[in-house]
Amino acid sequence: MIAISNPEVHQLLDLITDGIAAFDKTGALSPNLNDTSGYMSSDFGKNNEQAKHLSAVIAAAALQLAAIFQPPQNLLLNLASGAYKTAALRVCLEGNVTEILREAGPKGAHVREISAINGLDPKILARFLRYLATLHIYRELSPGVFANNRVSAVMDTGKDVKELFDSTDEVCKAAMLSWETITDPAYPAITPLNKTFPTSNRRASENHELHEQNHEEEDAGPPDAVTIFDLLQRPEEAARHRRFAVAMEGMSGVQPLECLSRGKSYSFYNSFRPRITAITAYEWESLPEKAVVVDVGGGVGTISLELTKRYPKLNFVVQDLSGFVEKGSELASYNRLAAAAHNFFKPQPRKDASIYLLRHVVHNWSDEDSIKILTRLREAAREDTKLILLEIIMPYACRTSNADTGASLDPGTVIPGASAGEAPVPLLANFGAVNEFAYLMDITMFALCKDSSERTIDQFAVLFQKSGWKLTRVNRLAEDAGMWQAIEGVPV
Ligand SMILES: C[S@@+](CC[C@H](N)C(=O)[O-])C[C@H]1O[C@@H](n2cnc3c(N)ncnc32)[C@H](O)[C@@H]1O
Repeated sequence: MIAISNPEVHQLLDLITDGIAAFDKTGALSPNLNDTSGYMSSDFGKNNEQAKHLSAVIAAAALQLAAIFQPPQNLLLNLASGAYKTAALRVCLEGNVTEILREAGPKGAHVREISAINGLDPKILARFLRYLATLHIYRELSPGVFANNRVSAVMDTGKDVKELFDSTDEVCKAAMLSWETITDPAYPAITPLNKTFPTSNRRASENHELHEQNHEEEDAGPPDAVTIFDLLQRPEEAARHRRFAVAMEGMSGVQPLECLSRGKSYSFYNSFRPRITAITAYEWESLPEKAVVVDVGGGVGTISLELTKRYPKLNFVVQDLSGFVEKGSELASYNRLAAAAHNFFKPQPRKDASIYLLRHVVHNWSDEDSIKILTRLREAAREDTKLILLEIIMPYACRTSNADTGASLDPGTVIPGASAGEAPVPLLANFGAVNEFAYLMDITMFALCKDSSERTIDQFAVLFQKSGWKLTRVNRLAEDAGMWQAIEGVPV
């Protein structure tokens, strides 16, 4: 009997074959797993829109093929064992394996040599390394001899992402208690984070005091429902606090810079590939000299630092809780960059802002709290002030016929840039696991912050409307449904 093959398999195969042929014609460097020259070796993704689109299609098709051909029980088992992957990564990170292998160079190092440096048991280290090599993180060159590859090189401490991975500590521990949290009668007043770092050994009044730093109202939540920011402010959590701040900086390594600025400062890209500059957050050069950009909840000022270097005629103010602002010591060396302690639930003191910029801020908060934060900004805004949120816009896993355009409040309106490009059939509309990052971040928000989430464009439109702003456009990073987009609004 001749088996009739699934037509979807051939469509996927065509997407891969045609995609690779087209990719080769883009002039982009073909990615190579054995290349350890740096975690941004996926430069094709940053600088060449077409190559980036094709690589997403190829990867999504390959992952979908794997999902078709793998026995479903294996696929499920691999998924269910995600914690082991995290554990193996952490062992290698804490054991500085990537750095040791960097020193060893392309010939690699035997696990005994690695263990002689980091003091770990070579037998268990070899098992973790082999597991990761099987997932294309590190390579086993000959029995027991390992070398870095393009993926393991990302963990090099020379890059901020090392701290980024480190911060999975509290997120992963918390996420493991998702089930216990959602079945707890106290849910949704508590988060997995609260279960992981119990507050019962603290006096309730002490907890409440911490909570009050973030909230004005007495009834903002039970004392136990501390947020990650309350936790980080505790003196005994100073190490976590420092790590979190560096992790936020590391996010800039992950987030392509094109998200930040439009136009002429990218002279290299502009001269060769003018279309790239459509990928932007705002036309910063259109602002008048000395215009004020307030970076609300700006952490250690990562974004403002980048912007101030490119746009020295603008004034930047980084606002955050006092513990954070103090950590941004580099801020002091720039004349037009000021740091100020400010609780964004309190009235906004800067009423002279051209732009209120909030990167990865509202995703930490419930709708109710986000509306409070944005309302404080609306109260202080001038008529011409713009609000820019840099946030993930959650894609659906299904096709939406471009319905999710932010028009739910005002049928017939289409917000420019609101709709993400969908992947070609038969791929999942959201490019499947290629955009897994968005969903990881969403679950991270669930684990760490009470009632918070990443949001769809329609949910953003509602937040804007309820706080006196109108969502006017999205400066979208083309094809990149899983990354942060610039969501812009004006006062109404
Ligand atoms: C996810 S971090 C983002 C930091 C920064 N915007 C960035 O992108 O690097 C959220 C920030 O909100 C700050 N934050 C939390 N509660 C705050 C409050 N009530 N007032 C001001 N900032 C606050 C935190 O300290 C933290 O720096």
